[in-house]
Amino acid sequence: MDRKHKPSAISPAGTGPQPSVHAEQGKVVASLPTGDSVEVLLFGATVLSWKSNGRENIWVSDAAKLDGSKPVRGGVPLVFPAFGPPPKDHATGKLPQHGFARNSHWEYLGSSSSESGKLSSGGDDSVKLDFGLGTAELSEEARTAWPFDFSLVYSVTLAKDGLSTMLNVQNKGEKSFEFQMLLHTYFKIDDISKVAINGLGSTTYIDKMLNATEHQQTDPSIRIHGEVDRVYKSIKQDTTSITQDGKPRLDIVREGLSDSVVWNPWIEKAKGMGDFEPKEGYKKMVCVEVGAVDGWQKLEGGESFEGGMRCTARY
Ligand SMILES: O=P(O)(O)OC[C@H]1O[C@H](O)[C@H](O)[C@@H](O)[C@@H]1O
Repeated sequence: MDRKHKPSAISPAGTGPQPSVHAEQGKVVASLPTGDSVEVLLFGATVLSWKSNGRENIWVSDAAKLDGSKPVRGGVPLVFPAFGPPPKDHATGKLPQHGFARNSHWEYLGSSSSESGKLSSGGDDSVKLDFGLGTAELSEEARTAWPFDFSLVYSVTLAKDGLSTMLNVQNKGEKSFEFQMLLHTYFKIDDISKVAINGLGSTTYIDKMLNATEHQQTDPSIRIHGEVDRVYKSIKQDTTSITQDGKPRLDIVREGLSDSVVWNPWIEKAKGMGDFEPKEGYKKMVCVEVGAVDGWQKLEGGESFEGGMRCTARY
């Protein structure tokens, strides 16, 4: 792959404390002088941890497999090029549920930093980690099942004001292809009974718990009292926020994406997942997943697409 940055261009000499980045045992870990940090597993380019103000914002199951034997249960698995079980009559039809990105070994392309410490403008105590996946890195099985020439660059930026994760998809071939993408983020929360999700009011959603029927979100605030699996479509507001005990906890801003999935497996589904531990863990997580999953995004040869999220932890 020819996308590598110059190695570790993150510490201009003669300046104050700088972000640190190190790669170890299949992971890349970056920290800011403030102590905020992010950890990314090369398998799936899965964000495993994002800490800000001494607090973990991401939930990972105690039984999650981190050895590449299956997608990580928790963190931020990347869904591409199909969301859910792919339709059999589509070009993604032979791929596993949620596609191959979360099941593939990504390449670490390097790190970089810029001037202001803010996600919106980059910063000298912000750090961006880039990861790449292309046709050449795919397993033989995935390449046969989805025979397109593509390149993904996933950029994870840790800044004073939060974490941004952006996926760039490029069609490097001549044939067009269609895809869906989603950042399947498991946010860590204190207690699901005290959580509300705001910013999805007046939006149409598909309720996968009710035979994939279409509904309208009338209440501006969503509370979770049981298994939830909903796909909110064409959302007008850019920001979805999670509150806890009525206080802001996390803001999630969609960038170039207009759909979001809200998922909590609750008691029975958690029991049925071998890699979901502790079983009571459903009380400590909620998935709010930004993406493009309503229909398909089409890229002609040479075209590219970018989408992701900007998250801010609030206290
Ligand atoms: O078990 P997984 O393949 O990781 O999928 C976990 C969940 O992902 C999404 O949130 C889907 O909407 C759910 O239907 C699915 O159960």
